[in-house]
Amino acid sequence: MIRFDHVTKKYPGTTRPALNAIDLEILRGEFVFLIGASGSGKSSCLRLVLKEEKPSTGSIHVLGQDLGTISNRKIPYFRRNLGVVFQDFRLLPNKTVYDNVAFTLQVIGKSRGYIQEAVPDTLKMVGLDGKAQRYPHELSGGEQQRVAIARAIVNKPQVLLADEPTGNLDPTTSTGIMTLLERINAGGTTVMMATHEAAIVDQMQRRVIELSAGTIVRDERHGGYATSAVPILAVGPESVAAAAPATSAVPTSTMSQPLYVEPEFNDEVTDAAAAVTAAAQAVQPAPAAPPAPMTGSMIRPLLPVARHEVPEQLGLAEKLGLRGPGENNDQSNAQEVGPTK
Ligand SMILES: Nc1ncnc2c1ncn2[C@@H]1O[C@H](COP(=O)(O)OP(=O)(O)OP(=O)(O)O)[C@@H](O)[C@H]1O
Repeated sequence: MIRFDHVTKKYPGTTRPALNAIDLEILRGEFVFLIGASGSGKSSCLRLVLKEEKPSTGSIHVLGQDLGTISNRKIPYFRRNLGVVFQDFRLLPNKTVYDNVAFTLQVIGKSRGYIQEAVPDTLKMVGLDGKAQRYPHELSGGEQQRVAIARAIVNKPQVLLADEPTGNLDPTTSTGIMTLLERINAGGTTVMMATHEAAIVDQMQRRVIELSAGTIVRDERHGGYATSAVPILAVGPESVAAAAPATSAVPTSTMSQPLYVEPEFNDEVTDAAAAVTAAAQAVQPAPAAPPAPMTGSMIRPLLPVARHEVPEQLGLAEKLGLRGPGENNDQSNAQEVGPTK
């Protein structure tokens, strides 16, 4: 699903690589936390998966595609399989909740009828069905993040990338957001989330990949938030394969039950809750992922290296994978907004 082979990322003008010879494999259906100190390389990892940055050396495969071989013209099509959520929400301030979510589908040319069905379904799933006509500044931080999540999942992505999605939220609101992400994952979507929040990682007990100064120092199947005292664990692909639920991404139309419940209703983030949600959604089991080679090691042979050019500057629609670089650029939609509270 996502594979890094000996990936090094060095930004122009820096002396030390942001990521140094990273080997990593994430299977379909996994929920993975990326943790580590500020500057350890978490966001760089996510940007590489999104092909917003290119590796200096090494190769990256996402959804079976070698990112090094995807042309700039094809990047928006590739990104349609990925949903992205950021710490600062990045909603369009002059658009309603409905229009923020519909925007994703409009840009990729979905029909009006499809949009009119998919947007309310998705808003219901994230617990915002009564707020479709509000503007971002009329919402709480948690509600704004749920709009951002609705926008990220309305196109039924196979992978959801979240860069510190709870970083601007209080603990209770964060719990609600994590419940929502957990339930999206229970529907088969692979989730990769960078976070600094120890309590969330400790509570969820999911796969934890810890970075330190651009290298992986821990990859644990059911981990908590680590300290540097935690020993390095080389997780073999066979154990990761066993952890991955054999599910496929669930079409929005079949997941119209609310995935979000206000946390004050004692909605705990638990595996049991996710299992119940998955059952309620009647997830169709997909064939299990083929077993990975039983090497038991995170280290792979060094592949031929390729030098990539500096990436182009992209607007919001382009970063979200909705539009090609420079394609049909509507400036009225280009503005982004952070938290309004
Ligand atoms: N565009 C850039 N140009 C130059 N250096 C960069 C760029 N982006 C990131 N870096 C550097 O790469 C390293 C890793 O940064 P990255 O943002 O991936 O870390 P992070 O773990 O996500 O940090 P944080 O938790 O603070 O968000 C840092 O040293 C950072 O200064």
